[in-house]
Amino acid sequence: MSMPALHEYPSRGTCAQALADALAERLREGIAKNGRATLVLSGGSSPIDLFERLALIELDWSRVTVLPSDERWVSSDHADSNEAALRQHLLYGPGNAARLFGLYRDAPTPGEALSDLNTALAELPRPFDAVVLGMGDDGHTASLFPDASNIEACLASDADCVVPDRPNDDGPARISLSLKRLLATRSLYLLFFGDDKRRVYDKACRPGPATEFPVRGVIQQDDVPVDVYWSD
Ligand SMILES: O=C1O[C@H](COP(=O)(O)O)[C@@H](O)[C@H](O)[C@H]1O
Repeated sequence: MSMPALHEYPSRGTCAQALADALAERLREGIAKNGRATLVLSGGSSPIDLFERLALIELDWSRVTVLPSDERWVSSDHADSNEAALRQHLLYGPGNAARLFGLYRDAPTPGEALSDLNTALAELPRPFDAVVLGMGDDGHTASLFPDASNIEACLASDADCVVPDRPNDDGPARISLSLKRLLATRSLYLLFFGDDKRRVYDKACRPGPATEFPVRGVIQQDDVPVDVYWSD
């Protein structure tokens, strides 16, 4: 199994710009080859600067579909919504012409929207052109959390979307693209910052179950090469 290529940068800004440039290339390649391109972007705070830098790059954004890797079950204008972050930080300037595919649906729980979402996701091109994932301090990626009671099933699922069951979490419910769907991509990037997360990443590179650090399912696989972008 080949391990990820680690790209280290002297600052978070240079790191974000390098990844934005790489993504723009992947999108241009996708558009040239297939007439359109699909980009999955992680939630959280780490990729915000990346979104803003990417939005300013000139390419044919009208041919690009963007979707979040995962979502909190809150309305799409809520401050905690990953879709809202994309709207605010990516869909402006040239990037404003992109099509946004949100994961939130007007249903009381993500479980009740799962079947509709899986149907809608099946319409998107497979593989994606690029997927950018983040990582939490607990080794979660997208909304694949080690404390989910069904993490094993989420990691093994053949469905496009999964709903983590986290009885001890008091935040909003979550929905996530499944590991299989996230790995169905031409290019895969992992972006995180800081020494604490670097230590988590180093642990996740060691042998062990993906249920312990779900990001292991991204790092230790043979489906697609991974490029890790990091700065302290
Ligand atoms: O909950 C989430 O957290 C991770 C990491 O977020 P960050 O704020 O520490 O960068 C993120 O990758 C994931 O998509 C998000 O929903």
